[in-house]
Amino acid sequence: MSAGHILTLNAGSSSLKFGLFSADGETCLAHGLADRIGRGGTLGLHLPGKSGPDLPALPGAAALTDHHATVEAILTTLAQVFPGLAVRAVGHRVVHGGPDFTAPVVLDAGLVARLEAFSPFAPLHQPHNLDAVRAAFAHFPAALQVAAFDTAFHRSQPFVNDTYALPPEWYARGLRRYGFHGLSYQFIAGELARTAPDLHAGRVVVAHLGNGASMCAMRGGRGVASTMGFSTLDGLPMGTRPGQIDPGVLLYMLQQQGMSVAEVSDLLYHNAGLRGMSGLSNDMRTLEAANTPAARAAIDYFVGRIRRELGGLAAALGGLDGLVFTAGIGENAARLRAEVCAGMDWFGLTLDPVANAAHARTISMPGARVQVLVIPTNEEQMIARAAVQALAGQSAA
Ligand SMILES: Nc1ncnc2c1ncn2[C@@H]1O[C@H](COP(=O)(O)OP(=O)(O)O)[C@@H](O)[C@H]1O
Ligand SMILES: CC(=O)OP(=O)(O)O
Ligand SMILES: [Mg+2]
Repeated sequence: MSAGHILTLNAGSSSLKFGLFSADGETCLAHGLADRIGRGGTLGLHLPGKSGPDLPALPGAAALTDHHATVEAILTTLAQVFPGLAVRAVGHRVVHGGPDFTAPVVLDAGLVARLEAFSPFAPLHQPHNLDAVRAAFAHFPAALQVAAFDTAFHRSQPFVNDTYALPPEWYARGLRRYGFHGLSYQFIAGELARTAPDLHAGRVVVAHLGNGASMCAMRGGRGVASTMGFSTLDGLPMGTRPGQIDPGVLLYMLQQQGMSVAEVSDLLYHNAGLRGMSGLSNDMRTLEAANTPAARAAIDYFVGRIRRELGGLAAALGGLDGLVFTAGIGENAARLRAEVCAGMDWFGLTLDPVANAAHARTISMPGARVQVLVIPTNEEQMIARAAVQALAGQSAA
């Protein structure tokens, strides 16, 4: 394996996660997160095995004015910490790949322009993902730029779980249930294959509960159905998005309440979900600590929707062998996991409260029909592997 590094960039609405990996994509040398970009946010850097005084002085909020400036700040910081930094490929999480991209691709200017067409369906992510691509092209003109898509994992779902009940021309024109968080689901599927092959072969629902949230039914490690659909709005309520909503509500807002399209869009993407219901915050930690009636109502609604979707996804699979919790809330919020599984013994779900409180890998009771697991996700690892494979493909060609 030749020397050099793989950089990963995972841009969200107001955050940018990054990772620096060895040339084979398997060893993480540094990772971090810039959050609240443009709103006085901060950059955090972790060097596995190092802490405190070993860390460099990090750029302040003034350097994180937008995603482009944030990429520059991250690259400058990494160059200080790794004087021999030699980035051979940059892997990007690109949230929307449309109907055609079922695997990672090497990017060029034409492809970036093509992917821009999907920005209206993922406005919190896609424009920032592509901004990061442009910044990386400018900074590393000789490196391969590789896109790994959130939608690709779900392209295996059967037609009934991929379509809406509209005349067929709409499906042909790309109105499909794309599903998102696919890099996370792909990572979890890989972890199951490695550590629990029987479960991997069986019927599993994965609950990716982060600031964005969705659930995915998988069998044999392949996507069967997802709660997210055409855009990143559908399914579970999220930090700032409402999840499933009757389209009649939107028509009412537009036609009877005189709201503009921009106002409705702003409500749906920025001011609904946990933030909208609680009037407080999009962050589960804040809501759990506040415990106001509105914060409690937001958590109860979140839990209630997860339980309803779990039933539907289990039916889509014809039964359930495993439930996996992952992402920021799924990995850390023991009380919420307990609430999701409460009174579900009839469904084969019985949590072990001690294991759950300890965030153990298996949190179901021994012998329970449905195994319940907590598996930390790692989207960066999947992006790094995609970049390494693309590099190998280039040198073989
Ligand atoms: N200890 C914790 N307890 C409860 N919720 C947490 C905890 N840590 C993080 N979270 C939740 O996880 C979210 C971030 O999850 P993450 O998967 O990183 O989201 P995203 O990638 O969508 O930004 C936070 O907004 C917060 O709601
Ligand atoms: C698709 C999506 O909602 O992603 P995230 O959870 O990173 O916001
Ligand atoms: Mg995320």
